[in-house]
Amino acid sequence: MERANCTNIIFSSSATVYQPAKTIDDLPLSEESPTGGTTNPYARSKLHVEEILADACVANSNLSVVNLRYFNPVGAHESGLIGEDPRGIPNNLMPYVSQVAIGRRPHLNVFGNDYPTHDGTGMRDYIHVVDLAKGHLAAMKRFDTASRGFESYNLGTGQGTSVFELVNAFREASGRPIPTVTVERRAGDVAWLWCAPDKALKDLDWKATRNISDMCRDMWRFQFRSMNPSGYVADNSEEQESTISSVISDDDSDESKRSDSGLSSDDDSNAIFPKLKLTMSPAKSIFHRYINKLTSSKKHHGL
Ligand SMILES: O=c1ccn([C@@H]2O[C@H](COP(=O)(O)OP(=O)(O)O[C@H]3O[C@H](CO)[C@@H](O)[C@H](O)[C@H]3O)[C@@H](O)[C@H]2O)c(=O)[nH]1
Repeated sequence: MERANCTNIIFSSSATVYQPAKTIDDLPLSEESPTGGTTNPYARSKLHVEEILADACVANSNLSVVNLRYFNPVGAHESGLIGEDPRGIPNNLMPYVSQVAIGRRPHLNVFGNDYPTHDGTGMRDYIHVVDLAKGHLAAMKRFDTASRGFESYNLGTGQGTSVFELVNAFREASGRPIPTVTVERRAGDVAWLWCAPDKALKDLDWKATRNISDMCRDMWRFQFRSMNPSGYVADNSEEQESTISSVISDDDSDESKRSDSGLSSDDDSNAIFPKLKLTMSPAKSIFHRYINKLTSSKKHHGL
């Protein structure tokens, strides 16, 4: 980092670094809530990196780390072109529900209906992936204004949604039946998890603006209305190239849309990914173009 003269870092951390809430009184989780007591390697690795970065900031007063603790990112870009299409059986709730809605899986297994929540199912703080992306842009601006050091921020909506509530929202968004079968609790799951996102509002001027209906609508659009009705299939067709190009150039030509998707107006992306031919998936290709644009934005912020 020193050799590259890089002193600004955004770290993608996770809500799993917090100690599980024992009762509802422990919620919402603020950045001051206790961390640790992690029960899986993923959570432990996130916490370790947080600690290393915090120590590094003490050792080097030039360093600035914005540590973003994601809650449950879901959904897709509203274009329907960028989204999550896991191979095999999805582990996470939203992609599984989406595959049941499209008919790829017969039903959703609901992992436990005996949690101490209002309907017995686990509750999470789901956040739209576009809100999450915009949280990163807000975090980048902080480097221009704030003092150096290590600072953590929760990125969530502050709202808990149960499994059944999410399934109902998806039924409404898709107009499809989504059969459910209640099974045993999944090992390692906690009853509830949602945050207080106030610090991000105060310091980063950021808050999530998309609700659970928006998340389901955009996920369904990606699953059904886009070119991915039955999962991603590699295809280099010119038709797909032109669809993607038009989405990108729409973003380029529309300032309000651009700020909504967090894109910089500059485009020196070819410096990083010189030739973007569709030898990758359309969604991956469009993702790389967005990353290129973010990269050019980063340059403005000295990252
Ligand atoms: O087929 C399924 C999948 C999930 N669930 C339930 O749905 C809720 C959400 O589960 P899931 O989407 O798997 O998210 P989490 O287990 O909360 O974990 C996610 O959210 C964490 C942040 O909070 C990240 O660290 C993890 O990587 C990410 O998988 C939980 O109550 C699960 O029990 C089901 O009932 N059936």
